[in-house]
Amino acid sequence: MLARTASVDVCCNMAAQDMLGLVAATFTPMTKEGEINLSVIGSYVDYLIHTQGVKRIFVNGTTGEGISLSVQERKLLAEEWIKQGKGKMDEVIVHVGSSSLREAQELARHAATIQADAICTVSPSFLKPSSVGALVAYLNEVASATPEVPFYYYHIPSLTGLNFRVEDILDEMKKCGVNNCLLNPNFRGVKFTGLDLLDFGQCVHRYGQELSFFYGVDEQLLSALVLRANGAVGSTYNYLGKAVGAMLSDFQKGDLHSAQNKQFLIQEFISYLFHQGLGLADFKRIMSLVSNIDMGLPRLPLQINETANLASALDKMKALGLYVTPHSKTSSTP
Ligand SMILES: CC(=O)N[C@H](C=O)[C@@H](O)[C@H](O)[C@H](O)CO
Ligand SMILES: CC(=O)C(=O)O
Repeated sequence: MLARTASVDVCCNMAAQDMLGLVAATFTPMTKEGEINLSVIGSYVDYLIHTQGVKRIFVNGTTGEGISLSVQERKLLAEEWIKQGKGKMDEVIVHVGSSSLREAQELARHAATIQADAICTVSPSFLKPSSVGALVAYLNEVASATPEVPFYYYHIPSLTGLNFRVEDILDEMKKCGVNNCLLNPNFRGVKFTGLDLLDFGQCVHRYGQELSFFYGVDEQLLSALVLRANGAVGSTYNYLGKAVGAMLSDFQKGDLHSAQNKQFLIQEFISYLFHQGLGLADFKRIMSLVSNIDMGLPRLPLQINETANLASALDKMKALGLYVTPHSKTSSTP
């Protein structure tokens, strides 16, 4: 993204780019036997680009069940996404977070070898850092494994149970960094999947000149755009990329009223999913329905909601005008 080519010594003063747009947090396709299915990743990339207009991806994250996969699977997936995205995607970000520091470092080094555009990590969430200082020390160890690769912190308190304010984390990084850098020279920003827009706004206010902030709660993206988010990373951009892209473009043109109306419809859809009892495990099936690419089922411990009516979710998407027919070249028979 921001230039893997940016040299380490200039990065500290590098201004964050204004708008980097939408990043789809990809699902991990699986076979009927529950193994990772690399064979559909090529069509998946084409679908995102041609049907959803999304040219940035975040792989092996929450949506991609990265934390549940083996290191070997994560490497194979990252390689395939990068291979299929080459010359097509603007950016492939690889999530390398793990409860094992050594594994996170190994995945970071692997991402560097295969020329990922950036890496990102969540905090370990079983044995958790007990202080902001411990978290920053951990992030430092991961980031410094690959000093030449742009590095992002992934804040997702609803899943990690870690409620440190990001502003405090950045302040701590500032204390630890050398030459007025935050943490490591390759530190580029935060994927902020939290509801606290006070914290988000203050992060942008204080650090927006030097870092990029991606918002991760899709259903309230517009509020984060108002606070100058540089973009968004989310699961719904897999199948709502076009619709959310249109909202983004209204916002950028200054047509707030139209952007709000689009946000309301997107919220109506996501809220409908929640009310039907559909969660992340089921979003994978929605993606299969909408894209015509077979994503397979999630792996345990995720489990689908057997009683949910997926067809009605698709109808709802169509009724709200959010559905896009797959570009013919990208459809494959599930
Ligand atoms: C908890 C979770 O999975 N968050 C995702 C990204 O971080 C979002 O993209 C959500 O899936 C989305 O906002 C729907 O709630
Ligand atoms: C949604 C998101 O950003 C993730 O899947 O990690």
